[in-house]
Amino acid sequence: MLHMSGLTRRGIKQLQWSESQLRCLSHCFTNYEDAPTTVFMAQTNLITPKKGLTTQQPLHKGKSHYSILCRKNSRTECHPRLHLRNFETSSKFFTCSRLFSNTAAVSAKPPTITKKKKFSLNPIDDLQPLVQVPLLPQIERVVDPTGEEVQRAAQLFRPAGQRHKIEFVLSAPSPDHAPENSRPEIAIMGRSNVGKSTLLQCLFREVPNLVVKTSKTPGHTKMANFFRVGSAMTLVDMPGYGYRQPADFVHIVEDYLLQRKNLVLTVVLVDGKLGIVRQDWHRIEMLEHARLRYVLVMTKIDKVSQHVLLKNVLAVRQVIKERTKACLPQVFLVSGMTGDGVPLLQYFFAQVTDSLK
Ligand SMILES: Nc1nc2c(ncn2[C@@H]2O[C@H](COP(=O)(O)OP(=O)(O)OP(=O)(O)O)[C@@H](O)[C@H]2O)c(=O)[nH]1
Ligand SMILES: [Mg+2]
Repeated sequence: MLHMSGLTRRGIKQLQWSESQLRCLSHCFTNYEDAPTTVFMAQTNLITPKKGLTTQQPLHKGKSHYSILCRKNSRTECHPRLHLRNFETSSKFFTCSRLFSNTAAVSAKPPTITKKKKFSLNPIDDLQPLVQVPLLPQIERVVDPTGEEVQRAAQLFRPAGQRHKIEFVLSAPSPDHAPENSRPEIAIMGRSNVGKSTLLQCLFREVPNLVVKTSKTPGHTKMANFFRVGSAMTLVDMPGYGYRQPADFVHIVEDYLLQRKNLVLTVVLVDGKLGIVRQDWHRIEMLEHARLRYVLVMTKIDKVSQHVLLKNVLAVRQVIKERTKACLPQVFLVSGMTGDGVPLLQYFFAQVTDSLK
């Protein structure tokens, strides 16, 4: 039994076959009774097991390229890009691959585990080599700190005894229950499940015993949760809009945004994989209408390919340019999971609340 563990992501691309090759290969697999694997042939750009075809199924006409994946029977999940290392196949597969002179597809070498690249201080800079036009021209680079400034801002998100407390204040079911305070406030809003609470969790990752509750289930946060960052600022984790939004969302969130005197910024979190969606538009229009200062932050960037992210960044930039007035011209990219882009956001929050001494 040979392992396909030598396959890299590049290898997947090499495992593409034209339809005529595949028909022939399919025939080989049909007679392949002792196979310990399930064979999937999936369209190159739709490679998921659900959409995959088994050898018994007819191939789609008119689709010119397919990828061939072998999956162990016991595995229930199979995303080729993620799980390819776990696949096994027999030498017969290799015979097939040689038959179609695609030998480069399978390497007998052990896998070279490429460590996931860390994003730069501003993750948008990592997308720049993909395009020739400047993605963030100097004029739109409103937030462009030095390393030392970023360090100073990060300091704000570390508690320092009684002098600088970072803590949960309260959950407000309506704007009337919001805490009285004169600190500048930043509200974080976005679709349910987009990652608002996770982003806050990440911003406060150096605060022991501070829990920001997150969930895989959309609509988890039901009230506006206030977190105090010393005397510098208050951050507010809002309930999400869209799927399973609270019935009184407009009252909890929109009325709060419209009434709150010490609100200095609203962060609209957008999924990096989807870009701005219909539900986001309603909120953007509301913020524009009320002329409230806001910024668009794209999250979950660890989950999306660079090309999709680039496409969505370009679209968001165009929206900011052509359809907004109250939005900051600079778009931010973050991952609440890996923390990429978060130090830059910390700096921005410190700057906008005038907390950098
Ligand atoms: N990979 C990845 N997953 C994320 C990221 N941010 C959030 N998630 C996941 O997305 C899910 C939802 O995250 P939450 O932070 O609870 O989302 P929310 O916007 O607060 O959702 P509601 O409170 O329901 O409106 C969780 O399973 C998180 O682990 C991210 O940057 N990267
Ligand atoms: Mg939440």
